[in-house]
Amino acid sequence: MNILVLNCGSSSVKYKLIEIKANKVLAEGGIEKIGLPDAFIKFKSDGKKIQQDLDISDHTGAIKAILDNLTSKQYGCIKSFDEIDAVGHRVVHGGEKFNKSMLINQEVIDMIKECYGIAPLHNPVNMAGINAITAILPHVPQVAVFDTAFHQTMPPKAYMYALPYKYYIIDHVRRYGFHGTSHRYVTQRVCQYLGVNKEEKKIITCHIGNGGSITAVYHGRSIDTTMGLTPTEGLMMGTRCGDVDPGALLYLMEKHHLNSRGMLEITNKLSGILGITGISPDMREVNAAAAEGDDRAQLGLDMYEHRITKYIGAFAAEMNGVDIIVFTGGVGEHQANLRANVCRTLGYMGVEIDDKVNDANNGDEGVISTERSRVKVVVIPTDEEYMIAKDTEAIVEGREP
Ligand SMILES: Nc1ncnc2c1ncn2[C@@H]1O[C@H](COP(=O)(O)OP(=O)(O)O)[C@@H](O)[C@H]1O
Ligand SMILES: CC(=O)OP(=O)(O)O
Ligand SMILES: [Mg+2]
Repeated sequence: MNILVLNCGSSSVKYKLIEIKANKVLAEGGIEKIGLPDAFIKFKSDGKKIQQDLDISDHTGAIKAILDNLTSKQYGCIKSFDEIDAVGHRVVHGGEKFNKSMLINQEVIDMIKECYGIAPLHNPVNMAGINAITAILPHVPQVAVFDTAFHQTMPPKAYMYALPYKYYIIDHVRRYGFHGTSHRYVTQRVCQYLGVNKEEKKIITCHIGNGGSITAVYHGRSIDTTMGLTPTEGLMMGTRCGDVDPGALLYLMEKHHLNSRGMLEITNKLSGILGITGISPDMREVNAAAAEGDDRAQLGLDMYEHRITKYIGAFAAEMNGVDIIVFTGGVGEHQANLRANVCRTLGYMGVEIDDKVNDANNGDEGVISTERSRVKVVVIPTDEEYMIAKDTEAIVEGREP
């Protein structure tokens, strides 16, 4: 069974075509800068890599171009669209309506649209992807896999904001959490890898990529996470500010006559590592600058690690302990010095890193704590696309995802 996994962002579409029974990636790639003059497509299949400029004005055009590449005589990997058995979509916001992946039908579409209000940056573009597939492959079943679904097990004391209650009832303003597909995947995978039962473990999963979030997973269920109504709360990220006093935002809005659009731009695109360092949102560049003595780069790294350490401590307190800490995401998988710095401060709770093993681990699945560490610290490369494909397979076969 071949499953096409799509992740539609505002100006990009990323995809993987997965032969799920063999767990084989047949092709992967994406289109970036949709609607701009320098749009391009990247395509990788069977060891061949291609990058081409393309004139693409919208998501339907982008998905059409991806399908054309997949079936291209020259370098495609399937003969016709008939070889695509199902499509799985990453849908960022499922609100309170979805606690698991869903076969897309009119009812599900209506509910995804109901979440537009609380997720204006994400759900409309995810919906554009669904519409594009419906237009091009009308008979292929489609599944929605929600970033928020895994966190629907959070108790009210963790998801409520201490705002007037009516804003929860009328406006659905509460904490939802994101990256759920990744947190769910690494939870399952780390337990498989260690040969332990997730129902018996207290796990803290740290998804540290360009966006980042940490989740407290108690006996297999998310009980708290750092992101909130939107993916701006919590950790300091590449360009997002994470936690900040709402009073500071109001003060800046008044003082500089900024409206909500201006603040959205500042808190989502101009803050975080980029905002503090003034260099880049990319941790590789910031690390290099810090190594050359750039003070603001160092401050950015210190703040970034401080926030991660603080939340691991908070979640260990919430669960009355922690058995396993997982690092994943581009930064979590590759940046050994960050893992070491964070874990050093967690020594009081029995965390001990094996420096040699940690330094040598550049994104491989593996334990990086010592034998005598009371907490297992593990690197697990995330695979959201695989998880989306697995859910899609289960749903089209009539099983529970
Ligand atoms: N080899 C590496 N060493 C250090 N950082 C890395 C490495 N590879 C990726 N990263 C960092 O990971 C981040 C992107 O993470 P990723 O999970 O791919 O992001 P996204 O949220 O876009 O999926 C960037 O800040 C990048 O610098
Ligand atoms: C929801 C979210 O924050 O996603 P990403 O980290 O991929 O931007
Ligand atoms: Mg990612």
